[in-house]
Formats: sequence, structure tokens, C-alpha cells
Amino acid sequence: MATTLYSTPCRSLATSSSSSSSLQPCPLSSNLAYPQRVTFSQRFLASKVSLKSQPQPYQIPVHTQQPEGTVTAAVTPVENGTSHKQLKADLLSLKSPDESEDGFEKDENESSVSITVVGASGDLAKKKIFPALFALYYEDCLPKHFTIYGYARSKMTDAELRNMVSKTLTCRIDKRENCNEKMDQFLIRCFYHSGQYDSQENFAALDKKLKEHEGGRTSNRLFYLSIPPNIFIDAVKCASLSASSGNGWTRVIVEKPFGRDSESSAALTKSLKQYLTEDQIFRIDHYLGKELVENLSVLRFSNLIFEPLWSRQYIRNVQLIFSEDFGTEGRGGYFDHYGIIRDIMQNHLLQILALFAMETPVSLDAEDIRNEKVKVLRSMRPLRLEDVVIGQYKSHTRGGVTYPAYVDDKTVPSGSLTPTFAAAALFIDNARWDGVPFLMKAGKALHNKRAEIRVQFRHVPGNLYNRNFGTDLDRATNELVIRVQPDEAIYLKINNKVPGLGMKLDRSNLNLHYAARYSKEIPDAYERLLLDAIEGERRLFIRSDELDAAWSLFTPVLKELEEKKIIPEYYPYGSRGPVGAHYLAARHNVRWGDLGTDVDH
Ligand SMILES: NC(=O)C1=CN([C@@H]2O[C@H](COP(=O)(O)OP(=O)(O)OC[C@H]3O[C@@H](n4cnc5c(N)ncnc54)[C@H](OP(=O)(O)O)[C@@H]3O)[C@@H](O)[C@H]2O)C=CC1
Ligand SMILES: O=C1O[C@H](COP(=O)(O)O)[C@@H](O)[C@H](O)[C@H]1O
Repeated sequence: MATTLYSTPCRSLATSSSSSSSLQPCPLSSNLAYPQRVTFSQRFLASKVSLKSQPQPYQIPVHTQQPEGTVTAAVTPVENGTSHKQLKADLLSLKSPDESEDGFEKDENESSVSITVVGASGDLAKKKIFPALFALYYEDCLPKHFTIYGYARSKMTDAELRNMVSKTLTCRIDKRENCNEKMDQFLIRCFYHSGQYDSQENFAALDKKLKEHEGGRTSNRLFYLSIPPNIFIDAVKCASLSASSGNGWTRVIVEKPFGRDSESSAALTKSLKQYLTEDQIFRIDHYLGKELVENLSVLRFSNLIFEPLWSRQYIRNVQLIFSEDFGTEGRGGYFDHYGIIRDIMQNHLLQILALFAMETPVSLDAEDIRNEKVKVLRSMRPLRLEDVVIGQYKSHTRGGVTYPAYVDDKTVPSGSLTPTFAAAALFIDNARWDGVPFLMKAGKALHNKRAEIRVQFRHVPGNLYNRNFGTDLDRATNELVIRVQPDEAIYLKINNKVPGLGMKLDRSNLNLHYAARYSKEIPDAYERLLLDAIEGERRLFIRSDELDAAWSLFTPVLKELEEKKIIPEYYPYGSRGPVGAHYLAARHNVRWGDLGTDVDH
């Protein structure tokens, strides 16, 4: 049968154009019409052919691995009695002469990349990692020879993993043309291997499977540790000793939390370095992959109008605000061990601060940027207890609905004092930022979901129009808002004359609203970061000295909060958070910018 399959008229088919008009049926004893080269993808799809349903026409997408891309061929079981079982068996047995065992064409000169999601059965893998990988595939950003492996203890077959991935996959691509077809093509590159995280033997079995897919090509391997932190080291040890690449690169993406204070973070780094070099470790902070965070440097360093203003001379304060309109919801077990300061401030908000405040790097090279970030972090004063306010959400009934308290979460120990809200004032003791408060505010179960950077500028000295603003001169200062999410935007609040004969001023926005300006969707942060890790770009990943500096700022206050058992200020679920945050800001002569003075937002 195989010789009939690869008959000449059909061979030209798969390697030529992807237009359906060029598809020609190739006669086969079982009356199938199919393309010349039946690849692995078809064999996987053939496994779907055994659908319990009645015979019907199938569209089988064929990833030819040719530069021309993808062709689609109709495979139609017809009335001649071919059973589904036979059809499946026929398709599964097909193999092109120049295919390797996994069905991909052999090309010894090219390298392959495998991405192993360790903890593939978990929440993050389903919510973020697989969707991001699919989006990258859809956008043709993944290398030609790639394989994705899910690894976890749960028992699953490849088909079950694929099913899980396709069911949970919701991402920006969903509404795009050909999404389903691309999804099918993507899924056939996804496999599953069940194993323990501390078993070298299980990782060695994975290694064997990876080698089969690599088909003799140079193998590059990326492991994404999407597992709880207490098993990071076991998994790194086993992956590096039993499944790292022999002839290409091996990289490991490590998810936060990177420890819970300076000591545990240093211990984690030390253990990781027993098995990996710093260059192999990609510590992910997904906020660095967000579009507007990446744009911060562009805004600052490529617009003459901003950089000269970027200092204590013109900037009165900077605010970094994160809020979520939902509670810990199921992640209370993890959260209670960390709290909002470790979950959001010490990493996401501090990383943004470092990018915002760093000096101009020598170049856009990862090391140059990270050098500047470390300098800023090391110029900062460790956070003092008096400059922190903590809160915890309590139950609240609104519109007949009762929203739970943090401690109502079954995974949270009763009487927990873990903060779900915090506000803090931080200072950078260097020439550029001396005396400028950097205020952070982060909370769960608040009134909205938002992440933004607010830059409040100083008053105009001797402002000719002061009297037009009445007594509230604060309202007259300029404010630059970088809204990271949702509904990405950058807007500058300016004072403007209201058109008309009188002299009335108002506050208006010069507004760059992304949805209005750009038709392209914004990629998810995980897409950018995964692609960077595959490409070896480290700019958006955290270096170990950055991490040390970050922990040095927060460790003393975290210890004090815990040792002194400071009671958080309770705020109702869905509110704007504890009033203490306003007093803290007022002590530093700051008014939070997110309190409703924005126009059109
Ligand atoms: N979920 C999220 O939104 C975010 C998560 N993170 C981080 O990403 C990582 C993964 O998060 P998430 O997916 O939520 O984690 P999960 O709790 O869902 O764990 C992932 C997988 O790890 C295995 N696992 C869980 N607990 C244990 C255990 N005690 N011992 C051994 N294996 C275990 C399970 O797989 P199996 O039983 O099949 O082996 C599970 O499916 C964590 O480090 C987390 O802090 C970071 C940011 C956001
Ligand atoms: O790292 C984390 O981030 C999420 C918020 O991420 P976002 O991209 O949805 O803004 C947060 O919910 C979670 O607690 C934290 O661990």
C-alpha cells in the first residue's frame, strides 16, 4: 500500500502550493483521497478517525514541513465498505521514505527545539503556557522542528493531553481564521509523559522520547517549571542529569516565587546552580512581558520630550498600582504562605519600578539593561515598617450577593494575618531620584482590575493660571498614566482652555489608546517570554543579583510584619481598599491618582 501512496502525481501535490485547487485525489484501494506525504500529523489525526460516529468526510490538515506551508486534503471514506478501523490502521501505517520515526522529515543539518512543560496538569499550564505556545505556533513563531511535551505525575495519554489543551485553550487567536485547523496541527506536536518530579529514571524515559522526536538533529531543550516551588530543585536536578540536551542548549524557565525572603532565595539560587549555569536559568516575571512594560524604555529613551523630565527636578512622585477585582479563589494555600507583598510588589511592581527609574543602559543588550536595573535596586532604601500599610479583605454583601472574606477560603488557615492588600512608599537614594516617593499599591478583591504607572509632575512655578484652579493646585499638575492593563493606554493629563469666550480651564487627556490606534491584538506576556527563552534572549528575565537586591529591600519589613504579628486593616470585598493607604500617601504629600479624577477613562 505504501508504494501506491507515494506515487508521483501525488508527491508534487504536497510540496507545491497550499491552494486547495492543486489538491488531487490519489487513488487507493480503500478509496481514500489523500495527499502524497502522510506525515505524523495525519497519523495523529487518523487516530481521531476512530470516532465512534458514522463514516463521514474528513478534512485532514497535513503539515508538510515544506516551506510552502500547509496543505489540506480531503480524506473521504466512501461506500465501498472501508471500515473506520481499517481507515485508521491504513493511515497509521503510512510512512514517507524520508521521514524519521516521529513522522517529521529528517534534516540532519537543522536543530530541533523541545519545550517540556513540567507540571502540565496544573493551572498555569492550562491557563497560560499552552495557550501562549499555541499562539506562537499560530503566528509561525516556533522553530520548524519543535515538539511540546507535557510532564506531570497525573496519568494521561497523548490524546488526553491534547484534549485537555484544546478544551482549555482560550487565547487571543480564538476568533482568528483557520484557528481550528491550526489547532489540530499544533496538537499533533504535543505529547505527554507521566513521571515523578524526583525520578531520574522517569526523566530518562522522557529523554528517550525526546531523542526520537529530534531524529538526530541538534537538540535544544526548554523546560518550563510550572510546579510548586518546593519541588523545583528535584525537577531541575532530574531534568538536568537525565534529560538535558547532549549537543544543543538546555534552558529552564523557573516560575515565581523565587524564595520567600533573602535567605530562601539565596538557597534556591545556590541549589539551582548545582545543576545549571546562570545562563541556563530563565526566571520569569510575566509583568516584564506585558506590552506596555516593554514599551516603557521606548517611551523614555526614544522621545526627547520625556527623558529630560525624568528626574526629581520635574517628577513629584511615581505610583505603581495593581488591583484585582477577585480574591485568592482556590490559590489561598499558595497565597497564604506568601501574601501580596511577595506575590506582587517584590517582583512585578519592583521590576516595573527598576525599568522606570534606571539610567540609560549602554545598549539594549540584556546584560546592559540588567546592570542598570540592579544599580537602581541597590540604590533603594530597604522598606521601613512605618512606610507600609497592610490590609485583608473581609466578606461583603452587595446587591444581594455575599462575597467571601479571605479567611473563608478553605485553603486559608483561620485567623490568618496574611495581607491581601499593601501600600508602600519606597525611595531611591541616588542623584536622579533623591526624595521622590515611589508609591506602590497592590490588592486583591478590590473594586476593579487594573495595573498602571502614574507619574505626577511638579507644579508649574509661578503658574499664571493658578487662580483658575482655585485652591486645589494638585489638580493642575500634569500626570502621565501608563495603563498596563486592561485596555492598554498611555495618556497625559494636561490643562487646557475650554473653548469659548471666557477663560475657563479644564483637565484633558492627550491620549494614546491602543485599541483605537492599533488594530493588532496585544500578545499575552507569556508568548513574548516563551519566545524570548527559545531564542535565548534574557532581557526580560531576572538575573540572580537583581533578585538578591529585590529581596534585600523587602525581607526586613516582611520579617517585622510577621514577627510583630501586625494586624491588617480589614476592607470589604470589592471596595477601594484600606483607608490607611490614603494616610500613607498623604504623609508623603501624595494623592493616589486612581481616585476618579481621570477624564474619559
Ligand atoms: N496559577 C497561576 O496563575 C500562577 C502560578 N505561578 C507559579 O507557577 C507555578 C505553577 O502554578 P500552578 O499551575 O498554579 O500550580 P498547581 O498547584 O496547579 O501545580 C502544578 C502541577 O504540579 C503538581 N503538583 C501540585 N502540587 C504538588 C505537590 N505538592 N507535590 C508534587 N507535585 C505537585 C500537580 O501535577 P501532578 O499532580 O499531575 O504531578 C499540578 O498539576 C507555581 O510555582 C506558581 O507559584 C505564577 C504566577 C501565576
Ligand atoms: O503573578 C501573579 O500574577 C497574577 C496577575 O497576573 P495578570 O497578568 O493577570 O495581571 C496574580 O493574580 C497572581 O496572584 C500572581 O501570583
